[in-house]
Amino acid sequence: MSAQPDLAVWDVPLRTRFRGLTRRDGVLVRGDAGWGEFSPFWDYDDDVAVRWWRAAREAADEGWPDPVRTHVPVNVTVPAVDPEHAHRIVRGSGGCRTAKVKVAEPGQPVGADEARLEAVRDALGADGAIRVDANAAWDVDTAVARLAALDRAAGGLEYAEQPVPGVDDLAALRRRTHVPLAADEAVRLGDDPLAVVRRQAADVVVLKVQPLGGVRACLRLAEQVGLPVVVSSALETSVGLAAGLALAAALPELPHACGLATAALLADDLVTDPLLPRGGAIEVRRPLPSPDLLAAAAAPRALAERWGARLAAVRARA
Ligand SMILES: O=C(O)CCC(=O)c1ccccc1C(=O)O
Ligand SMILES: [Mg+2]
Repeated sequence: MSAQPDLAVWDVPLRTRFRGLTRRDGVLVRGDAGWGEFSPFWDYDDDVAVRWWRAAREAADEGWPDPVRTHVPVNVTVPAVDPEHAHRIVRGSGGCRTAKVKVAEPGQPVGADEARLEAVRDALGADGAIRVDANAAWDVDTAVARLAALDRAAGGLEYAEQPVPGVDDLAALRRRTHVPLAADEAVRLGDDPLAVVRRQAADVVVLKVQPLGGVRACLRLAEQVGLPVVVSSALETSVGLAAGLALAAALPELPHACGLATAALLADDLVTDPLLPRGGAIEVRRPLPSPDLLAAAAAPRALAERWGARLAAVRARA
């Protein structure tokens, strides 16, 4: 008989505000294959969260396909912070040679993005790759102008992730900019992830394990997509990141760095040996949650009850 429960609700602070959040919370579930993470953002409804639940159950009940590589090159993720802070984050990234920089943050002056990108280029050196993520903030005309300016400020962009919303806008923008485009929200939030391919709306597709329903679902999608894939996190703890790492490790081809270095954005984690990069890559492994850290991160009662209710509603739909 194990004294450890098979479910743990956790709540950890972020180091820096990200996507409007200052904390990250969710549930760990344990099954025969190990621990899985269920951490849909609170603005997603129960129907959407079903896919996140499938990913957690896959981790807990089945585990993941065998890896074809031992390390996954990753990008440092730079939130919409001031230039000095951005510089520090890149320098302290564990050797990442690619940086993904958040841009178009609501409320920030336009020049803030240019200043952040100049600082990131300075910290990274001439041979590093810089990509930006605007989280669908612009319309097509604005994106044409902003990408030209940001490409200049960065000394060249590897690509721009979801600069405009939806597939139609991506397809229109792609014909008006030389900056390569990556589809994120258009893949994980739309009801037809392959529309991006049919419409030739992107050069790269971002896949996230929880929003897309698991490692195997993402592997099938990657095969159908036939475009270069970047595996990215949903800002999970190292328990959830291990699923992204398993996907990145199982993909036959991995031409770009993956967005899996986000444990660095959490002030606390649930494992003693977090999935952080060294030499710009994360070792493919599956760390175990620590009972002490789970206890330290245990959600306050009201939050734990909210997760209990959400879990019941999502399981009823699964
Ligand atoms: O891709 C990365 O570098 C980190 C992951 C990331 O940016 C992200 C994390 C949580 C929610 C949304 C996003 C996003 O890509 O927009
Ligand atoms: Mg994105």
